[in-house]
Amino acid sequence: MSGAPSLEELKAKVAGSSFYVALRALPPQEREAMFAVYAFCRAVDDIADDQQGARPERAAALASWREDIDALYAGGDPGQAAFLADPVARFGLVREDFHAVIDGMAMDVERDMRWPDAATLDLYCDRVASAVGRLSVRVFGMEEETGIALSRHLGRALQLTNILRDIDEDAAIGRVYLPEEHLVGAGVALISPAEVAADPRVDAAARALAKEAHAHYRAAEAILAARPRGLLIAPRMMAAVYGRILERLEATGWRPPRTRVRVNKAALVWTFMKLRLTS
Ligand SMILES: CC(C)=CCC/C(C)=C/CC/C(C)=C/COP(=O)(O)OP(=O)(O)O
Repeated sequence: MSGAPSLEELKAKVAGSSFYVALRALPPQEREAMFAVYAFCRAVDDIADDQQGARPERAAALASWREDIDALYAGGDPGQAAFLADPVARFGLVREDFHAVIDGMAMDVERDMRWPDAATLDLYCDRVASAVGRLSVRVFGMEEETGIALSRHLGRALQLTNILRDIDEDAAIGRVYLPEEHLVGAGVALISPAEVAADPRVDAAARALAKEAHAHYRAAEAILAARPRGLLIAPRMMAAVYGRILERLEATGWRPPRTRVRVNKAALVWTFMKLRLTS
């Protein structure tokens, strides 16, 4: 493993994310807090995805993050989590949400995820995405219950979209996040990640998962449409950007060979300006 990245390096990665435009729209303190939350996610995600590191080493790196988070909440030396002290204090971020994100990354470290059952995939999405949402909605100043409900749906919608976008990248590193039930239902033989990705019937499995993602987008949009308290432009932007990716994926389909779907910068800026006027 190449050693822990600096906060500057992590922040540079934030700038490369499709969520950057959404986060830039926030007022300074909220923006800084979200950059810190995102930098944390990036750091643990990099450990989960590190293809060079041995599994025990990567598990130890995640454990050291868990210890630093615990030290931060216990008033001890937070080590590499020091940059989270300010957002945690200012916005009342919850320790269990950080733990959940680390637990989700640990699922990728224990073994490569291969056609998890639906319940395992749902738990994974709750940890790696909805828990990030739960941290975020506190920064956005949303009321707790509504914030948790929004995180549940928007987190899952975004993560499922991400899974549907990255089938080939994931298969190349031995992972398949499409759930067993949909793959079996589509008649895909569960032999190896490469063989699953190369099977044209993966299209039907992906479409079934896309349907679930749509249901989560709809539920998230219904919550946002009720205009709850909070800085809503960020989640609206995230839903708009990733919702668009999902639509484009559905339009091209998942039969191999697949081409990578991207959102172009102009479309991002345009969506952002429209939301600025209506949020
Ligand atoms: C309530 C609320 C705010 C919920 C949302 C929570 C949230 C931001 C979840 C992250 C999910 C996700 C697919 C991240 C990919 O990030 P990436 O940087 O790898 O994305 P990219 O590859 O598209 O740039």
